[in-house]
Amino acid sequence: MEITEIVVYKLNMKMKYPFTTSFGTEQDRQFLLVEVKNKEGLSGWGECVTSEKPLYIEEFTDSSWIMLNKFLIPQVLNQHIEHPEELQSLFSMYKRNNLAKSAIDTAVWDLYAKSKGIPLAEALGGKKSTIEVGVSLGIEEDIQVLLQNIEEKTNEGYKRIKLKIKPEKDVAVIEKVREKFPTIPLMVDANSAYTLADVNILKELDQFNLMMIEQPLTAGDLIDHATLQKQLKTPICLDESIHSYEDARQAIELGSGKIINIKIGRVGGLTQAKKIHDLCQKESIPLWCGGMLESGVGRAHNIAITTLKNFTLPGDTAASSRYWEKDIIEPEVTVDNGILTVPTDPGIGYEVNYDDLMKHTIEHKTFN
Ligand SMILES: O=C(O)CCC(=O)C1=CC=C[C@@H](O)[C@@H]1C(=O)O
Ligand SMILES: [Mg+2]
Repeated sequence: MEITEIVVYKLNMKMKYPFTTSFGTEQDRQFLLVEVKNKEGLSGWGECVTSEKPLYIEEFTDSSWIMLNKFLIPQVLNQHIEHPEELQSLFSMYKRNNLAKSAIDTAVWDLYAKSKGIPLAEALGGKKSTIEVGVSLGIEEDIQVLLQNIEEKTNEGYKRIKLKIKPEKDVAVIEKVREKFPTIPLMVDANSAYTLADVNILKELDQFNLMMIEQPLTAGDLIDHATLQKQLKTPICLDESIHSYEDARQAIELGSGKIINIKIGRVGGLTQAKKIHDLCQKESIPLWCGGMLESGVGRAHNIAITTLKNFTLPGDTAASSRYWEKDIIEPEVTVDNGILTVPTDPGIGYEVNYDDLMKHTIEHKTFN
């Protein structure tokens, strides 16, 4: 593959509903798309799943724009690349900036699969033709609104409900949820809002038969999570602590958690995601694919990676309509009773609608 042109698009897309976590509320998604083109006129697409502010992770949309423009794009433009795995060595001298790296990595994987005429899932080694999907619900001021949201999503058939928690919006909230929904598959995500000083609160969550508690402690931490896991019955799932294969290896060795949420962006792309998948499969650590409130492009990559065998738990890859009035891909991602059918067209299997893309694009830059 010879990459002859790269276009970076900066988009602003308003979600249908605000989404509140322990670190803030988001409704206007500002993120980047990367389009890589080859001589034959094929386009591969990737999403840089940043936000306007560095609240979830240290990267943000403008920092990734610079990273891509100044450092990453020059490494791949007009290069001959046989296989997307070659990007690992092209990018390795630059530290972290995984969301920016992932935007190109995923676009090159899409282009690679399209140039071979096969679905991306197949190029990655995935075998599933359908995947199970859960949904992530934000913190609500009014418990009645939260209960209604859960009821709606449960009726739609989503295979598990994830609730965001933060100090003072935790035990009492989950108690009310369990009163009304005693048996639904339920988990919580704290987005790093607690410390070991809160161990008693976190232990109280053990009574609710939760599938897991996601990232209770500081982003990047492995040691305190290992201490906490020893005191909890509920499995800990790591999100903001896993940025690489090495993080995953150390987390498993330390016993920092029993489950890992893989986000393609956070680990720097599909090649790394696959490597972590293989390690976790060997070590019997179940996985699921986390979401970053993606547009259809990022969602399509999440679907493809979830077809790998050890993604055994429902992921956050909900339908386009959960987030957007109208997505930028065709067809939109649909979920039927919690089941998503993996597309079979080459590459990501969805077409980007240029008119819709340009409606949300506030800036774009072409490199050739
Ligand atoms: O539906 C989705 O895309 C998942 C949303 C979600 O839970 C998250 C999105 C972005 C940052 C975090 O708040 C977060 C998460 O921690 O998993
Ligand atoms: Mg999370």
